[in-house]
Amino acid sequence: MTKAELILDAQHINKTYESSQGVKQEVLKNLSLAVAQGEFVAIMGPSGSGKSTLLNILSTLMQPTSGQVLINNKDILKMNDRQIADFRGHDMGFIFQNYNLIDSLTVRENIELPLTLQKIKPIKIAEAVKMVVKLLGIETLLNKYPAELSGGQQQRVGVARALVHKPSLIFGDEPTGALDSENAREMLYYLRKINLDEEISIVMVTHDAFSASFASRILFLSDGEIINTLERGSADRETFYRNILNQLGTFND
Ligand SMILES: Nc1ncnc2c1ncn2[C@@H]1O[C@H](COP(=O)(O)OP(=O)(O)OP(=O)(O)O)[C@@H](O)[C@H]1O
Repeated sequence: MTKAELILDAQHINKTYESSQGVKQEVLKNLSLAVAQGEFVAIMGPSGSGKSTLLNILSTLMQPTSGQVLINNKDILKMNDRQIADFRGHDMGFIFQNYNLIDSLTVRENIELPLTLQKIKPIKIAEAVKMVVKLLGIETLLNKYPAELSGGQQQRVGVARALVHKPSLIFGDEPTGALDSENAREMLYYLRKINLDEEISIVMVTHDAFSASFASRILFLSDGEIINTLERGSADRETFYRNILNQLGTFND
């Protein structure tokens, strides 16, 4: 993999939290990882292993104690607040477990948000929204408010908002965590589809082997370190799922 093909390149990431009593906890330990353009990477690991901390650092939401993070060859830790905001608005999409929709805005306004923040022309915004809501089958929900939607519908709106500005990289933290199994499956097929069709790279944290089986590579985190990786290769999803379960089984031995 050459540097140019990497969408994300994190080197020697350390993160230490310090409590108000001054007690230090080293949560990420000299961790390095690279994601190629068009990859779908899942980060797995037990509770407390540092998954969310890692994702927050990779996605500019948190600063590491030390280390370097390049996205599209740009050093995100050297950007000022305005550059970071601009970068998030153009290059990144975020899908969270709790959707993070704004209750006082309609579905349309929620989806438009990344584009209105960029001061894009209304006609262009309308076109982009039309495309993404069609893709997700939520055309009829545009004038509703989040509170009027089911969990699955809210999740789809969250995904529409993550995609509307055509980011090159999507971050998901347990993106299907609050969904029932049918909606979760649908969402994962959808993420896989945009990953393959649109070549959008995805980095997703999950504790769930089924969700991880939609990725092309799994990183296993334990105590702030990557202890193993698993590549899908040419395996189908079902085979990959069994491989992941086998791998998880060896950790519990
Ligand atoms: N803001 C914070 N301040 C202090 N400690 C924190 C903070 N965020 C996380 N931690 C601690 O860091 C460790 C790793 O937390 P993190 O949320 O990254 O793990 P995780 O693997 O995502 O866990 P889970 O699967 O339970 O969400 C935990 O011990 C947690 O208590």
